[in-house]
Amino acid sequence: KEAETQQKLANVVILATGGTIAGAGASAANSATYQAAKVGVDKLIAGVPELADLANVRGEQVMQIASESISNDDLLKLGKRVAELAESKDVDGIVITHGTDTLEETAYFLNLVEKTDKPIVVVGSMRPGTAMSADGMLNLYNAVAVASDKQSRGKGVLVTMNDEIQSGRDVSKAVNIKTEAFKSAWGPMGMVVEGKSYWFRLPAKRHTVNSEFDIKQISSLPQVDIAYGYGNVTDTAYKALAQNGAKALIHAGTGNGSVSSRVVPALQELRKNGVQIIRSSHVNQGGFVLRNAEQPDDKNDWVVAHDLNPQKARILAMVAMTRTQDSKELQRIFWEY
Ligand SMILES: NC(=O)C[C@H](N)C(=O)O
Repeated sequence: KEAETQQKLANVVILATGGTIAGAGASAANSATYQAAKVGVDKLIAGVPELADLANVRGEQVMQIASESISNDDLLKLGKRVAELAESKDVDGIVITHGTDTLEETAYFLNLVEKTDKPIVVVGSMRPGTAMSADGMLNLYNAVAVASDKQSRGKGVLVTMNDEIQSGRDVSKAVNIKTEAFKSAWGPMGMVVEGKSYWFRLPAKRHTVNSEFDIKQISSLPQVDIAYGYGNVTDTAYKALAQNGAKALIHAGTGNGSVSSRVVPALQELRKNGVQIIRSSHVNQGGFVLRNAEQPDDKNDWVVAHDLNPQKARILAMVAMTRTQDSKELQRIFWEY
C-alpha cells in the first residue's frame, strides 16, 4: 500500500542554497538577529515530515550562503543543475530554498533560462527556523505543494511566500522583517492553503519554454552594474563602474527613470564608448519607465527597463547580452520579458 501511494506522488527535488530558511539564532526570541545558511537540506526536510504526504522529496545542497552574497557564477551553477534535473524523467518538480534578499533575482534568472514546463518554485523565509513563529516550515510545505501540482506547469518560475503564489518575474522583496515581505505590482498569481493551490492569473511575459534563452548555452554572464539616482547625485559612480568593466549600467532612477542633468553628459559619453545605458526606476513596486519620456532615449540610444526594478533589469540585461550587443534588440527583449 505504501509503495502504491509513493508511486502516485510527484517526485520533487529540493535544491538548497542557504538563506534565512536555513538560518539559526541563539534564542527563540531572535527573529532578526541570527546567522543565515547554517542548517543543511536534510535537516530542513526532516523538520517538515508532512512533506512526505505531498511528494516523494529528496534534497541536494547546491551551496550554503546568505543570498546577498550570491554571485553570477552561483546563478549559473544553480541554473545548470535545475536544467539537468528538469530533463530527468524521475523529476516532476523542483523547489529551491534561497535567502530572501536576492530571491527575486534568482527567480527571474531561472524564469528566463530554464527550458522546461515542469514547476520550479523558489522559496525562503523571513525568520530562522529557531525563532518563534518561524515561517520557513509552512513556506517550504507550500513550495512542495505547488511544485508537485500539475496545474503549476508552464506558468514560469514561481515563488511561495506568506501563503501566496507569485510570479518569479514580478515578485520583489518590498518589506523586511515582516513575514508579509514579497509583493508584486501586478498581484499574486494564486494562493496555497493547506497543501492545495488556487490559481487566479497567468503571466503575460515570455518565460521558460517560450524564452529565447537557454542556460545550456550560457557559460558566463557579462558584468552589469547598478547606480542609484538621488538629489545632488554626481556621475562618479557611473563612470567608476564603467571603468571597472561594466558592459551595461542600470540607472536606478528617480520617478519614471529620470536622470539628473549632472549625470546625463556622462551617460551619453559612456554610450558612445559602447556601454549600454538602461533606465529603470527605484520607485518601490510602481516604477514604470517609458521610452522617450523624461529622456530622449532614441537620440541617446538608451534602453528603458519598463516595469523591471533595477535588480531585475540587471538580470535581464546580463542574459540578453549573452546573445546581442544591439541596443534595439535589447529594447525588444525588455518589452517582451
Ligand atoms: N531572510 C533572508 O533570507 C535574508 C538573508 N540575508 C538572505 O537573503 O540570505
